[in-house]
Amino acid sequence: MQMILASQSPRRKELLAFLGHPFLTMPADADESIPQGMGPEEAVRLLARRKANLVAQSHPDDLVIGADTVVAIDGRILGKPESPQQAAEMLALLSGRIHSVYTGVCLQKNGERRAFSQRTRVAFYPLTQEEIAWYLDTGEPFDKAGAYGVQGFGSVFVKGIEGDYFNVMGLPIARLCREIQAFCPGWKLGNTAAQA
Ligand SMILES: Cc1cn([C@H]2C[C@H](O)[C@@H](COP(=O)(O)OP(=O)(O)OP(=O)(O)O)O2)c(=O)[nH]c1=O
Repeated sequence: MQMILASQSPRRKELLAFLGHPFLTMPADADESIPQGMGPEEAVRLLARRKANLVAQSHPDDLVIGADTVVAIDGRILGKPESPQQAAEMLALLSGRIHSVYTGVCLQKNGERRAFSQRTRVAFYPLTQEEIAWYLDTGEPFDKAGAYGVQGFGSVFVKGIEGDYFNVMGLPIARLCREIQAFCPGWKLGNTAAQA
């Protein structure tokens, strides 16, 4: 059994490597639209499932891992910004307030699946227009949910975090490790030979 990360995100690849276990990565170009009225927890699980499903179709016997991350505030779900204007609006919405970051993960193997979502709360300092303009110029907001990266220049906006930092980056690695152990009996951390 191989482990396959159904993702093209360099951050997810970096985090999954912390399991010390070999894996392949395959992009899953899934539909990322969210049905109207769906809450963030359900939405990230659904999108993670779509990604895992796409790769599992051609790798049914392998352990496929799909994930999705969104930011939620005021009952709104923020994905990746589609324009600089949208990124500036998202950052203005997050300024001086607390929001939630949800990452959903779906594990799939032999036609069975296990999905979960994890929430982390993030507090932002108030941001000036000048800071927002500077941040847009870094180019960092555009491939990230909520238009910021906690692990990059966006770190200077973050007042505090409650929950798993790595969940904000896109993969709750400690929880994922435990979920894989529950889903694949015999699976162990590290590069062990005998995998279920
Ligand atoms: C909030 C936040 C998000 N992000 C990233 C995590 C995700 O990669 C991205 C949200 O987009 P996703 O659609 O979850 O993932 P992706 O398109 O980057 O990768 P793939 O679908 O191939 O797995 O935002 C950060 O890197 N740092 C942060 O602080």
